[in-house]
Amino acid sequence: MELTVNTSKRYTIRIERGALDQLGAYCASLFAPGKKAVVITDTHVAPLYLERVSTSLRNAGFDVTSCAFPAGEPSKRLSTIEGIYGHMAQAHITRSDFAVALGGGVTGDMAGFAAASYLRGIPFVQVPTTLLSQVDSSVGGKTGVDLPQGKNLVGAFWQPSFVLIDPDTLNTLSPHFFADGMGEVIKYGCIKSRALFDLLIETEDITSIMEDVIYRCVDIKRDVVERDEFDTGERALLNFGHTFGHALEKLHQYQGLSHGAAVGIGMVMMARLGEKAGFTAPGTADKIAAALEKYHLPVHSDLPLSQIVEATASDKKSTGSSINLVLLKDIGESFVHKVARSDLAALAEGCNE
Ligand SMILES: NC(=O)c1ccc[n+]([C@@H]2O[C@H](COP(=O)([O-])OP(=O)(O)OC[C@H]3O[C@@H](n4cnc5c(N)ncnc54)[C@H](O)[C@@H]3O)[C@@H](O)[C@H]2O)c1
Ligand SMILES: O=C(O)C(=O)C[C@@H](O)[C@H](O)[C@H](O)COP(=O)(O)O
Ligand SMILES: [Zn+2]
Repeated sequence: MELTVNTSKRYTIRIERGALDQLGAYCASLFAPGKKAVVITDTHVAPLYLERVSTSLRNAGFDVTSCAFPAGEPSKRLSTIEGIYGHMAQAHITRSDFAVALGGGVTGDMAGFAAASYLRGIPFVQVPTTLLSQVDSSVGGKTGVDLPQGKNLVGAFWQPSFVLIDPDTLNTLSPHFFADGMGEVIKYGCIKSRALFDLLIETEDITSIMEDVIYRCVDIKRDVVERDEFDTGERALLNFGHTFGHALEKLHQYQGLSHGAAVGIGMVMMARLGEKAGFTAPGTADKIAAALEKYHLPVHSDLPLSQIVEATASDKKSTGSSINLVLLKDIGESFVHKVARSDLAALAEGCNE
């Protein structure tokens, strides 16, 4: 399966089982033989897939180097980026060479940011290996790192030159991170597709329709990002659940509560807020919670609501004294609603019970 993304950079997303071994061949249609490919990965993914990817690139005539950082969200910080820059400099990477992000969303966001900023920009290719990165983070060009003060506070829009999704890589993913990716899959159903949401509820074994699920999510993201690449309007819809979700990740210091799980709790909270304010069809929050529970995700945080609301201060959907909330009318129908930041605590009252 293939999709084309028409943004400032036009690129292909290829979804193909076993395609990891074809990476070199695909890259050969984008970059000249003899160019350097720097593969950026993490310490969990390197032993699983780095050899295959490097061999494929070498067989296609590229000069391959690689670097692996310690796996996990706490690595998604500027000091890790500095290490990647150091590796690129030692390898004498130039603007006509390219980076390959091999791994999950943490790898993709950081390799993308390193590519966006090294030499003020080199091309990069996304090879996502988690469910979350295959359905969401590898597409759309948001790259960056966390700060202790908030999620993804430093970054750049930098579109990949190509995205290669090999669903077979999910066979080695832990059940925890498979569930985590389902948090974003459920998000896509909530914001744009009741049909996808119903499919997730009705399907007994989701792994049997994974390629279809990946395609549907990526197609929704492609559609939104093509209309609003730089996040000035409609793209905010992709952030459903993230206002409280990112706040929770920050409060957990990016450890112990992973992104998809945090977004899931954030979606239930925002749906309850919407129901209480009369925007969202009654029962929507319970439907989302049931979907999350089906996929072994949490639906509630024990942290005090006041702390969660306070931690939304670094949300990028804030402007001046207002914040744009992403709300649902119903499953599959989302919209943005601006409120005064000072009203958020009262609006959110009771939404995490
Ligand atoms: N840029 C975007 O649009 C966007 C969208 C959604 C999420 N994100 C970001 O993505 C990050 C989360 O991504 P993630 O959930 O992929 O986390 P991750 O990259 O940390 O991967 C999760 C874990 O799975 C391991 N792993 C990866 N692939 C594997 C495989 N095939 N087999 C076995 N283990 C494997 C990793 O080493 C890691 O331990 C967050 O930082 C989030 O903010 C970005
Ligand atoms: O691509 C987008 O736009 C999204 O909002 C997708 C989100 O799932 C993703 O977590 C993104 O990184 C959040 O972006 P941010 O701008 O809120 O940091
Ligand atoms: Zn997300």
